[in-house]
Amino acid sequence: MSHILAVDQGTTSSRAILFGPAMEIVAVAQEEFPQHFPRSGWVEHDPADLMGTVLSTARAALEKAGKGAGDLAGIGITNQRETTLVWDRATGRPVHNAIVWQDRRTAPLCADLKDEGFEETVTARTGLIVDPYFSATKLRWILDEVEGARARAEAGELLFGTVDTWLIWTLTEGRVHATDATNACRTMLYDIHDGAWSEEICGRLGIPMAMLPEVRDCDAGFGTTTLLGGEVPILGVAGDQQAATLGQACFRPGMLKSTYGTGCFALLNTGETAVRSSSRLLTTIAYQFGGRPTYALEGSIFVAGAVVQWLRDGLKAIGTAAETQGLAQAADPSQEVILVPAFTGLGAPYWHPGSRGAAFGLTRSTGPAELARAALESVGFQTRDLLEAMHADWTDADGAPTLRVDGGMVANDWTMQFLADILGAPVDRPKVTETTALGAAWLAGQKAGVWPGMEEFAAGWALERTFTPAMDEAERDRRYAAWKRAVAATMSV
Ligand SMILES: Nc1ncnc2c1ncn2[C@@H]1O[C@H](COP(=O)(O)OP(=O)(O)O)[C@@H](O)[C@H]1O
Ligand SMILES: O=P(O)(O)OC[C@H](O)CO
Repeated sequence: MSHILAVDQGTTSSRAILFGPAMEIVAVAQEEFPQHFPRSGWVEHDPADLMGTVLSTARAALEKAGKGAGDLAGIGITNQRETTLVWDRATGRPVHNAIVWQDRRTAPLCADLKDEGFEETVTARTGLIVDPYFSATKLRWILDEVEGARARAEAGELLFGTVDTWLIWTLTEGRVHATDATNACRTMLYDIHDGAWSEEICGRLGIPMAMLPEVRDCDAGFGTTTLLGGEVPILGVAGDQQAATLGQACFRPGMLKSTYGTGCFALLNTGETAVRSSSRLLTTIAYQFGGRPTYALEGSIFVAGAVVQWLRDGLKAIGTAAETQGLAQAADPSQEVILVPAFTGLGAPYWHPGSRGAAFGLTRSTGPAELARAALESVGFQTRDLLEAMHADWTDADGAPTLRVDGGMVANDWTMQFLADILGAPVDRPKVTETTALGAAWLAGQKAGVWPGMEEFAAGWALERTFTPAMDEAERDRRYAAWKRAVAATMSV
């Protein structure tokens, strides 16, 4: 009973990672699942795919390592956040596909809420801004659009959950309807100061509160599952960006991580203070133990690695994501192509759902290499946007915090060097870049008593490489100013 299984249910794939007693990775299994785009701007997942791939990858990871349920001290769950599900309490049957965080269908409702001045209430209570990104308007859409859903919800027959809640419900075979504070705080329905669902926001949006799950600490215990061949407790839950914050051991106020997967999400630990942003960042819960939340400022960018996927699958300009590195190195230095990947609007700090992608500076000789370089650079520029906003909101006595990075894209050295260059600050890449899974595993492992507590775990964080800025300041400022002009142009079209 010395192993921990981390389940990472992400936007494009589910991963199961088995950790051994020394917190080492023993086995990994990963499975992609279909993305459904029923209309422009709509993104859905089949709830059965989410659960199915979680179970098959969990079983595959155990099998690869020659282990079984009896070897597990516990399970930690981490997940894509905000994605919204509604299902029947009695049968467990979803009433609609999961509406994914990237989905923009509720933009008109969000515009109405803003027009009537409701955003101030939302920000004051939830720390968020009004945007289709969050769960609340997606849930409202399901209640409005699925036949009979509102009446069934009001009769107490339907349950709402983010992906963690759906997985917990299914893994415990309907015994536990719960979420953790880090997932609850992304719904736009949860008061992050009171630690309770907001009656006022639920009232305005017509959400029956009986649908909402119980909110627990990240390591509260979430029931047991027998679906892996024996009884195993679910001991830890956190949204994926918060789990990465834990995995990066960003436990002290002022510590900062940024994760580069499909999107990019930077979280700055602000300790017990819920800092209200003056620059359109989100105030969110980084983690919660013993009923006490630790807060963070978050910058959310919708397209990071997804721009590389677009080069590969959309443009067919590259065969693999890793090819972008060689292409960027070989790109013509005299061409300055800027790509603003606002494919699904712009997230923080602009929050402009109407923007769409644009390329600037194209010439007849612009080819895949220059586009690949511009794509990778867009990730650096967008991170600088976030960090500028964070510096405006948070002044640290120790100066600017060092950025700890993780996620699939940080394998790209060229991108990490450009990131350091354009930030004008060092970028630290840890030895373990599977930090999201590590964070979820740590929640479960420390709860089970087989992994160390916060301080010892933090002391074990190991650096693989620091990328140090090499670009001169005038060049950095010139390049960043050009980026800002390009972003402004996408917002004015
Ligand atoms: N070597 C690389 N260079 C650039 N981008 C990469 C590289 N390897 C992976 N990526 C990008 O990183 C993303 C995958 O990261 P991952 O952390 O697995 O994402 P997610 O959890 O969001 O599915 C993909 O969008 C992919 O295009
Ligand atoms: O699944 P990821 O890694 O793209 O993360 C998605 C985020 O949680 C969305 O807020």
